[in-house]
Order: sequence, then structure tokens, then C-alpha cells
Amino acid sequence: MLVSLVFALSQQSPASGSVAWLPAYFGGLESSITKSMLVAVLICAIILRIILGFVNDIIASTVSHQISESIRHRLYAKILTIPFQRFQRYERSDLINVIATESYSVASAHTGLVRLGISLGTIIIFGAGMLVMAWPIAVLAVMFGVVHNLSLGLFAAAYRRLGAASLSALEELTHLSWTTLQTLKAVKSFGLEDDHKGIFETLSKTVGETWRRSDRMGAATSLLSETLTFGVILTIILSSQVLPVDFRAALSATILLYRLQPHIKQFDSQLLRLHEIEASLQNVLALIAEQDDARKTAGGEELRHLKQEIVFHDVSFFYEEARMPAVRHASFSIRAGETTALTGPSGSGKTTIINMLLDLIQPTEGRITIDGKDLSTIERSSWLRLLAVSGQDVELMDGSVLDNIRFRRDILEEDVRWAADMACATEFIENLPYGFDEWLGDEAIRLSGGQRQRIGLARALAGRPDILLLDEATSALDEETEGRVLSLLLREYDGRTLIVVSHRPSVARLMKNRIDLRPATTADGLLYGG
Ligand SMILES: Nc1ncnc2c1ncn2[C@@H]1O[C@H](COP(=O)(O)OP(=O)(O)OP(=O)(O)O)[C@@H](O)[C@H]1O
Repeated sequence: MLVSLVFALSQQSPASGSVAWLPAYFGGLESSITKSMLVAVLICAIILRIILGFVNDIIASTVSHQISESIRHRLYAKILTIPFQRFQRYERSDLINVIATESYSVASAHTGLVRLGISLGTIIIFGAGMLVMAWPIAVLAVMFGVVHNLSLGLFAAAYRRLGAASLSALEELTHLSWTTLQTLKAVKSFGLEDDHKGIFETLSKTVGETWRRSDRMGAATSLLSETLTFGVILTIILSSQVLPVDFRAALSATILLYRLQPHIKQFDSQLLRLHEIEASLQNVLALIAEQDDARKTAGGEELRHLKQEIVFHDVSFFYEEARMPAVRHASFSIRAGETTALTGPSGSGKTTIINMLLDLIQPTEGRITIDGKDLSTIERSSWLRLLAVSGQDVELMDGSVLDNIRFRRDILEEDVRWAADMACATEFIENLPYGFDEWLGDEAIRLSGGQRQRIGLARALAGRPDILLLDEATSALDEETEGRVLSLLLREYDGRTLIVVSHRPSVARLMKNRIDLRPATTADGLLYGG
């Protein structure tokens, strides 16, 4: 329309108030539009376009951010709700990549599809305009459009491959960074800094190369699109003598075609971008499609107290894809209000049993009953309210000592301090520069192994659970401190249920009952003595 205006204003036609040539532009319709009317319409159209563009930008970015946010929430929620075993099979660095980076691919795909729709709409409207003005030119343009689409198809597969390669290079880079951070002490102890630097640089180069290739392919498709448009325009000009089209109509159609070119380019780049992000999209969708933990969503009967016993009835457990069971035909009873030691050689399935008690995993065969009721029929959260576990490795979080003991639960500070006393942790905590407010960070590098375990123990105790599970929870303590902790616990848990996993016979002897596990690989079943 702007081009028309410029032509119209420079036109010195005898009928000076009208735009005599303009109908050709609109397909030969008669018109008596005055210049001032045309100027007004164009100014209004430009203002409208600016406003609509602005509104479109605001709406598009709002929708895009909402999609990203909702996908991030769903991915994070999914990590919390997938069965524990499935979660263990994912690489942590991949999960971080999916949530932090790849989740954007969904919003990106949505934006791409919207833009694709807009470009397609524009192409159709321009195409219709051309058809009305000069159909032979429209036919030519369609023929070039077909050639254009076919050549674009050649790029599509390359874009998909490039997207997958770029994603996998990025995943490897994140994975290496993640493991380096996790194992930095070992890396330094073995003097492997240069090797790691070398591997990182190689991976980083690969990532950079995939991005450069993507940019080069973008430039190539843009060149293709420009060349084809130029080809069609050249064909029109060369064949204008033989085409049954009026010169002004041909000129108008050609200008229209040229104006259409950016939209074609936009259409191409969006289409190819969709191919490029396909691999990221698949990762996001695969995680979202994971089944939720059936136990988490199952509901069931509420349990307020453990009154009699926890019984394992011929329980076996196979980890996914494992050839041997981790626990085989275990039958035993853990009596309420008593202390029980769970012993057995390494690999005999003690932690697996603790995980079954925590309902993180469920028996592959057999069943577990709580006061005669199948654990699978009890409401999971009511059961977990009764329990707390402390293990050998303590998962500390970025926060103060207080935060780490509370662990985002609604627990009074006096209960935190009581728990620290019970875990024999108060003394060393108060010796820290800021005491309970000392910032630990997720690695808590300033703490020794035994100090970390005591923070973990305090965390388990702070909620004053009815049933306390200790899985090698004091293994890093010196004998004297371990003795002090255990005697405090035995006093506190007199009349309550305490289950202790330990390799130390001295610890097991302190417990009233003992369940001795034989490794599943050597036992042909049965006997788990109580
Ligand atoms: N997530 C898992 N996937 C596959 N196999 C596993 C997994 N966790 C444990 N296992 C296997 O199950 C068996 C029992 O492991 P578990 O950790 O329960 O033994 P444990 O008695 O607690 O050993 P330890 O005393 O050394 O801590 C082992 O053979 C172990 O390799």
C-alpha cells in the first residue's frame, strides 16, 4: 500500500484528484478514491499495524512465558512424582538440562507454530491478491513455491540431525561439568585437572561447531529462499512480453511478490527451527509422559499409630533389569515399641528393605503388612508421618544448619535444638562461627563426615517420629560419640520403635531383636531370623 501511495502521489494524471492507476493494483476494480482519502487510510493502517504489532508482541510473550512456566512446573512435579526407581535411572545432569534449558523448547515450538500460521496466512492473502491481479504470475509463483518446498524438504532432515547432535553435545558438556563438580576432590587427588580441561574443551568445541553449523544452514536456507524469489521475479520480467498480463498489473504483482519474500523466509526459518528443536521437545515430552508413582496417587486408609508389628511376608525385590533379586523371600516381623537390629553382609538388601519400609519401592513379590493391613492399602502420607530415616550419606541442602535440620518442615526451633542435643551435635554446631545460623551450602565442606551424619540424625529426630530408621547413620562417628548417641536414643525410644541397620556387632547387640539377612545371591531363600 505504501508503494501504491508513492506511485499515486507522483502520478500526474489528468484527473488529478483521483488515483487512476490504482485499480490495477487491486485487480482492475473501478475506484474513485481521492489522494487525501488514500493518505488517511494508509496512515490509519500504519497506526493500526503498529498497535496490533505491539499487542501481538505482548500477548505472544505472555503466552510463551506462561507455557514455559507451566512446563517447568510440570517437569519439576513429575520428578517428584515418578517412581523412585525410574528417577534413579535418569542422569541428574540430564534432568537439570530438561528443566532449565529444554523446557523452553515447548514455548519455542508454540511461538514457531503461531508464526508459521501468521506467515502462511500472509502468503495465502498475498497469493490471492496476485491471483486476482495477474493469474499467470500467481501460477508461476506457485510453481516456484513447489520447487522451494521440495528443496526445503532436503534441509529438514539435516536440521533434525543437527538439533539432535547439538542437544547431545550440550548434554555431554553438562554431564561432564556436573560430574567434575561432584568428584572434584578425586579429580584433584589423582591430578587429573588437565585431562578434564582437555575433555571439556573438546566437548565445548563440538557444541560450538553444532551451533556454527546451525547458523550456516540458516544462512543457506535464507539464500535459497532469496534466490528462488529472485528467480521467479526474473522469469516474470523475461516472460512479461509473452504472458497475457497487463504491464502495470505485472509490476504490481511483482512488487507484491517481492514484499512477500520476508514472509517466505520467516516461514522457512520457523519450519526448520521446529525440526531443529524436535529432539529437545521429545526429551521434555518423554519426561512428562512418565507414569506417576501409583502409590503416591493411590490414597488409602489413614494410619495414626503403629500398634503391633510390621511384617514382611515372603518379600522379594528385583531392581529393574537386575538378574538377581536384591531381597529374596524375606519373612520377618518388626515389633512395635521395640528396638530391632537389621544386620547382614554388604549387598544383602538392608537398604532395599529400608526403602520398602519408606514405601519408595514396593515388593516385587510378597507383601508388607502394618498391624495386619497391607502397606499398599494405607495412605502413604499418614504412614510416612510416623517414620523418619537417617542414613550413612546425608543429603544436605544449600542453607544454614537450622534450615538443614528443619528441612522445609514446620518444626519449632526448640525441637531443632532438642534434636541436635539428642544427636550430640549441639557442641560442634555452637562452635561454628554463627552456630545454628552457620551457612553450610549443599556440600557443607566445613563439616566432617561424622558431623554431617549428626546433622542428618538431628533432621530425622526433629519431627519426633514414632518409628526411627537408622541406616548406618552413625557409621562415621568415633566409638565414644556413637555410644553416647545410641544410649540417648535408646532412652528416648524406650517404648517406641527403633530399627537400626549396622555392620557393627556392638551396635546390633544393643537392640532387643535382631534380623539377620543373608545375601540373596547365596541364600536359596527363607530364613531371616527375628
Ligand atoms: N538402584 C539399584 N539398582 C539396581 N541394583 C541395586 C540398586 N540398589 C541396590 N542394588 C543392588 O541390590 C543389592 C542389595 O543392595 P542394598 O543396598 O540393599 O544392600 P545393603 O545390604 O544395604 O548393602 P550395604 O551393607 O553395602 O549398604 C546389591 O546387590 C546392589 O547392587
